[in-house]
Amino acid sequence: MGFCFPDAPKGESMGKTAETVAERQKIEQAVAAAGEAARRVGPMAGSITNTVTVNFVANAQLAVGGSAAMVYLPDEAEAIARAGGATYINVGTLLPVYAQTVPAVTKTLNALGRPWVLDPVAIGIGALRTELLAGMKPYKPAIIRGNASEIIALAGLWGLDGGAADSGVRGVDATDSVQAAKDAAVALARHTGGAVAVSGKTDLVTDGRVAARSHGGSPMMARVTGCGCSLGGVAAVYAAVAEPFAAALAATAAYNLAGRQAAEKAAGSGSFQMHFIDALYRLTGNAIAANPFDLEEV
Ligand SMILES: Nc1ncnc2c1ncn2[C@@H]1O[C@H](COP(=O)(O)OP(=O)(O)OP(=O)(O)O)[C@@H](O)[C@H]1O
Ligand SMILES: Cc1ncsc1CCO
Ligand SMILES: [Mg+2]
Repeated sequence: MGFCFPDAPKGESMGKTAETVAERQKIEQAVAAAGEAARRVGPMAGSITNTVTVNFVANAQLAVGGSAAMVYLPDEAEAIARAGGATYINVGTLLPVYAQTVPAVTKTLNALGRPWVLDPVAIGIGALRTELLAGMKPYKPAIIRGNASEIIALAGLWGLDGGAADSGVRGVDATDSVQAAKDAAVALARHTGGAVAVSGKTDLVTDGRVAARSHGGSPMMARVTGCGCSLGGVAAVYAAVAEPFAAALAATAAYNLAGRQAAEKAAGSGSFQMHFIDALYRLTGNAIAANPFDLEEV
C-alpha cells in the first residue's frame, strides 16, 4: 500500500507537512499515469551515457515500455535529441568527443524546451567532467538524478545552497547519506524548476516544494553496477510522458519495488540483475504508485 503517514500532527511538529490526502492522491495518480503512458506511447529517450552500464540502461528503458538509442557523436546526439521525447546524459566515462557533444546537445535541448535527465557521475574527478557539468547550469535539466555525494557536489559546483566542493564523491560511489543531500537537492530543483532524485537506502525526490521519500529496493542494488545509471535512463522515458516530479518519483518507486521483488528471488548479484529486469518488465502503473513513500513540504 502506498500510504505512510508520519506520526506527527499534520502541518505542525513534523515541520511543514504536505501529507494531505488530496496532495498524495494527486501524486499517486500522476505516478501511475506516467507508468501507464510509457507502455502505451513507447517514447524514445536517447542517451549519451557511460560505456560501463550502457546495455543495462537500454534494457531497463525497454523493460518499462520505452525505446532506447545510444550515441556519442555531436551530430547524432542532436538528431536523437530532436527525435526523442527526452534525453539522458550521464557523464560516467568521458571521451574527448564529449567536449563537443555535450554542450551542443544540452543547448539544443534547452532551446527546444525538451526534457533531459542528468546523472553527474563521479563529479569532480577531472577537468573535462568539471567543465562540462559547470557549463550545464543554464540549460536546466528537467531531472537531476544522482547519489547523495554527487548531488551535494553538483550544488557546490553550481554555487547553490547545500552544496560542497568537498562532498564524499569517491569515484562513482556515494559516501554521504541521502538526508545530508536534502538541502542540495532542494536548491538544485529550485534552480532548474524541475525535479531532483537522490538515490540510496531510502531515496529522496523533490521539486523544490515537496520531498517524497521512497522506500524499498535492496542492498544488492549497490552491488550491481548501473542500478543508478539505468534509473536515470528510465526517468528519461517517464519524463517524455510526464512532468519531471512525477517522472522522477515513478522511476524511483519502480526501482524500489522491482529491487525488492528481485531480491526475493536472486541467489546473488548476478541473478539479481536478471530478476530485476524481469520485475521492471512486469510492473503496472498502479503498482508503481502504490510503492510506499512519505511526503513533506520543504
Ligand atoms: N542499501 C540500499 N537499500 C535499498 N536500495 C538501495 C540501496 N542502495 C542503493 N539502492 C537503490 O539502488 C538504486 C541505485 O542507487 P545508488 O545510490 O546505488 O546509485 P549509484 O551510486 O548512482 O549507482 P551506479 O552509479 O552504479 O549506477 C536506487 O534505486 C536505490 O534506491
Ligand atoms: C563503474 C563506473 N565507472 C564509470 S561509470 C560507472 C558506472 C556506475 O556509475
Ligand atoms: Mg551513479
